[in-house]
Amino acid sequence: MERPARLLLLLSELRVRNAAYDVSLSRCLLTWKRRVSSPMYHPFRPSVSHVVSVSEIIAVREEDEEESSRTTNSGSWKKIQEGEGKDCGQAFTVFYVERCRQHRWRNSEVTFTCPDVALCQHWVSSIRELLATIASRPKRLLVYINPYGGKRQGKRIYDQKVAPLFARAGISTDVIVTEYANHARDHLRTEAELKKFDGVVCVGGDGMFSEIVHGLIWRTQIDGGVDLNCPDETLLPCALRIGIIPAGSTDCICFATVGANDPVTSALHIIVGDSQPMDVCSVHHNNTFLRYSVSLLGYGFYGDVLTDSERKRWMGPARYDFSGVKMFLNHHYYEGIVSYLPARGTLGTPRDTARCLSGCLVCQHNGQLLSERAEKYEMDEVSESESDSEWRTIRGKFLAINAASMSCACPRSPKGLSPAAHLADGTTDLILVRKCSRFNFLRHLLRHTSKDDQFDMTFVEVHRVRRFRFTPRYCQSDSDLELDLQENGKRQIFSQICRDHPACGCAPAYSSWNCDGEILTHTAIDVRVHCQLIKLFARGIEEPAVFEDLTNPCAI
Ligand SMILES: Nc1ncnc2c1ncn2[C@@H]1O[C@H](COP(=O)(O)OP(=O)(O)OP(=O)(O)O)[C@@H](O)[C@H]1O
Ligand SMILES: CCCCCCCCCCCCC/C=C/[C@@H](O)[C@H](CO)NC(=O)CCCCC
Ligand SMILES: [Ca+2]
Repeated sequence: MERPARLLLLLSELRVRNAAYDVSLSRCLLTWKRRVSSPMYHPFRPSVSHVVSVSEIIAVREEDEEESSRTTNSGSWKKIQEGEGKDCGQAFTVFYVERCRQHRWRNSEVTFTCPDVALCQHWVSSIRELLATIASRPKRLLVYINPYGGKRQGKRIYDQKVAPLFARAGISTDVIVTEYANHARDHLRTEAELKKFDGVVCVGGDGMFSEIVHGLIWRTQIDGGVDLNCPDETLLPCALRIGIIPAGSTDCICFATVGANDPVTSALHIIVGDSQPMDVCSVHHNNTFLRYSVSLLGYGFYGDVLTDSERKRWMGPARYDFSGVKMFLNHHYYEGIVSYLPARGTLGTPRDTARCLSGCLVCQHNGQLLSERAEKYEMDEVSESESDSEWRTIRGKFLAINAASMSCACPRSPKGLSPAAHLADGTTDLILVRKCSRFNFLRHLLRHTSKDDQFDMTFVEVHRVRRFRFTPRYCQSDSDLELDLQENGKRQIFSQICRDHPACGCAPAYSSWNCDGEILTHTAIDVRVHCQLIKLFARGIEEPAVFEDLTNPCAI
C-alpha cells in the first residue's frame, strides 16, 4: 500500500475491469483515475477520472471470493497469484449516486479488485466508517403506501424499485399499506411510535403526502399543547423529515422539490439524507381549523376542476385533463372579497426571473428574518395580523383565485403556477384572474405550459403575501355588500361590455376551494403561511451541471 498523501485517508493501486487505477479516499471524495502505465491505457484516449462525493455513496459491499475471481478472471493478478499458490484477489463494490438527464438520479456501481484481502477489508471498513459519520442519513423509516393512488402502482413501485435500495443502504423499514383514506393520517396522529424513526416515507400522490403532513403536524402540535383552531398560534416545526416516492396523478410536491417524478431518484435523496424545509399554510374558517396546504389553494377554475374530476377517479390521471377542458368551456366567474397582508421586507417577487433552487439564498434569508420577527411578536405578545395595518382589499369577479406556496411545477406545467415562488420563504403567491373572455383565459392557461409569462396580462394580478382571507359574495356582510354596490356603479360600463360580448358568456356561480387536491368544506377562509414548518428528504432543484460528464451514458 502506498503512503496516503495529506488529507487522503487511503491511496492504493486497484483494478477496475482489469485496468489499473489510482484510487483515493478522503473525508469528502472517492476518486479513481486510470494509471498511465496500465496495459489498457491508450495514448490518444484521455485518462478517465471519476470523482464521487462520499455524501453520495449509497453503500459498500465486500464481494465473496467466487465473485471476485469472476471479476478478475482474465486479469494479470489472478495469474500471478495462482502462480504463487495464493488465494485470488479480493474485491469490493461501491454503490453511488450518478446524475442523469432532467434531475434524475441513478444507482451506479464500481467494483475494485485489490491485490490482497487485508487491503480490501481496510478499504471497506474505511468507507463504512465515513458513511457512519453522516448523521443526517436515516436508519429507520416508517413507510406508508397508498395502493390506490395514481395508476394503482404504489405497492409494485415500492417493492421493486425502492425496497431493494433501502436494504442495500442498510435502512430498516416498518411498512404500512393503507386500507382506507386517512389511515396514514390517523395512524401518525395517535398510534405511531415516532421516536423509533428518523423519517416518514409516503408512497403515493399529493393527497397521500397531505395525509402525512396533517398527521405529523397535528401530532407535533398536540404534543406541544398548541391550539389548532387559533389562526394566530405559532406552530411547532415537525422533527421528522418526509420522503415522497411519487405514485400519484400530479405529484407536484415531489416534482417541485426534486425536479423529477421518479421513484429511484426520490429513494436516493432519502438514502443520502437530504433535507429541504417547506412552508405550510394553515386554513381556518371562523376560528375553526380546516386544513393545511403546501402547494395550491385554488378557488374557481381549479376548485371546479377538482370537484368534477373526483367523480371520475376511475379515469386515473386523465380525469384532470377531461375536467380541465370541461370547466374551461363552462367559463364560470365568482364574486367575492380578497384581503391580504403583503410580504414586507422579504427578498423576492413573483415576477422574478430567478428560481428557487437547491440551497436557495432567498429562502435562507427570509427564513431567518421571519423567525426573528416571530420571536419579537411573541415577546411583545401581539399577533402578526393585529400588529400589521397593511391589509389590502380587492373586490371583484374572478375566474380563478390561486395561492401557490411553491411553484406547483408538475409534468403538466413544468414551470408551475407561480414559477418564481419559493419552497421555504414564508410566503405564498396570490394570483387573481379576473373575469375575462374565454379566449383570454385560454391564453393565460396555455402559458402555464409554455415559457411565456402567465402574469403579463391585464386581467391577471399577482401578490406575494404572508396571509390572506377570502369571502365569497354570498357570505359577505351587509356593509360589504353596500360597498360592492358603490364599486359596481363605477364599473358598470365595463360589466356592460362584458355582458354584451358574445365570446365571453361568463355565468356567476359558487365554487369550492381546491386545497392540495382536497375539497374544502367552507369557502370563506383565512390563510396563514407558516415558514419552514416541515422538512422533506429532498434538496430542491439542482442547477444543471456546468460540465456534462460525456463518459456518462446516462447523460447523453
Ligand atoms: N387505502 C386507501 N383506499 C382509498 N383511498 C386511500 C387509501 N389510502 C389513501 N387514500 C386516499 O387516496 C387519495 C388519493 O391518493 P394519492 O394522492 O396517493 O393519489 P392521486 O390522487 O392519484 O394523486 P395526486 O394527489 O398526485 O393527484 C388521498 O386523498 C388519500 O387520502
Ligand atoms: C383547457 C385546459 C388547459 C389546461 C392547462 C393546464 C394547466 C396545468 C396546471 C397544473 C397545476 C397543478 C397544480 C397542482 C395542484 C395539486 O395540489 C393538486 C393535487 O395533486 N392537483 C390538482 O388539483 C390537479 C389540477 C389539474 C388541473 C388541470
Ligand atoms: Ca413559499
